[in-house]
Amino acid sequence: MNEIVIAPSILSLDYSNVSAQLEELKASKAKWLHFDVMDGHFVPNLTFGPDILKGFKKACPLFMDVHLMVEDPKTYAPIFIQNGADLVTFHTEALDNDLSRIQGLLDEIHNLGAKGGIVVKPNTAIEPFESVLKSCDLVLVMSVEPGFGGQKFMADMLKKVEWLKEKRQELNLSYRIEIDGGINQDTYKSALDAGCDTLVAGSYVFKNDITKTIEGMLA
Ligand SMILES: O=C(CO)[C@@H](O)[C@H](O)COP(=O)(O)O
Repeated sequence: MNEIVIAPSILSLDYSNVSAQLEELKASKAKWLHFDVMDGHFVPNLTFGPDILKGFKKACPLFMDVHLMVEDPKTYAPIFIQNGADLVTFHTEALDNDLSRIQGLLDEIHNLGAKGGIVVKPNTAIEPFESVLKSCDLVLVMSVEPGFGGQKFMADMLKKVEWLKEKRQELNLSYRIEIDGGINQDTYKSALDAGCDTLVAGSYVFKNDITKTIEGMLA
């Protein structure tokens, strides 16, 4: 069983007070940071480029979990790896759900020395990707439509988590199962019970006491 990891999503940081929050994160029980890259095309929002990742990694050297919400992950995955990504996830939909392109990008990420995994939007089934699971260090299930923090958790997505947990055992694999969107005091337990071992939490962490909120989910 994988250790439970909380990955605070920097999308919800208070950008008028970044240094103090990064110091608090460094001292907290969070071992990862979740870094949401949005290109304004794949999702209707625009966020951070590779220089920002480089700065965050320098200021707060936690494990950088980079979630690419971009139309062209093949171009951007290597760039974010060069700038500090420890793990890169990309959307299957951005590669037209094409298994050979997905496998190719997972291989490329590994060849560049990073960990890699796939992400599916709420309306994308997970079962068609069984053949690439062996090459995933992590599978990310979106429990909101990607693009914005602060949305309502879609409990139906836990069926994907349960399927991933069963497949991991059946195929004797060890990928992590991450969930992203709407994780808070009312939802994190059901995500853990379904089989998630990696919880992304944005507004819940940054709109509350950072240290205590992270500890609460790990208790
Ligand atoms: O990828 C995304 C949104 O697309 C997330 O990482 C959000 O940042 C999660 O925010 P909360 O739902 O936890 O507020």
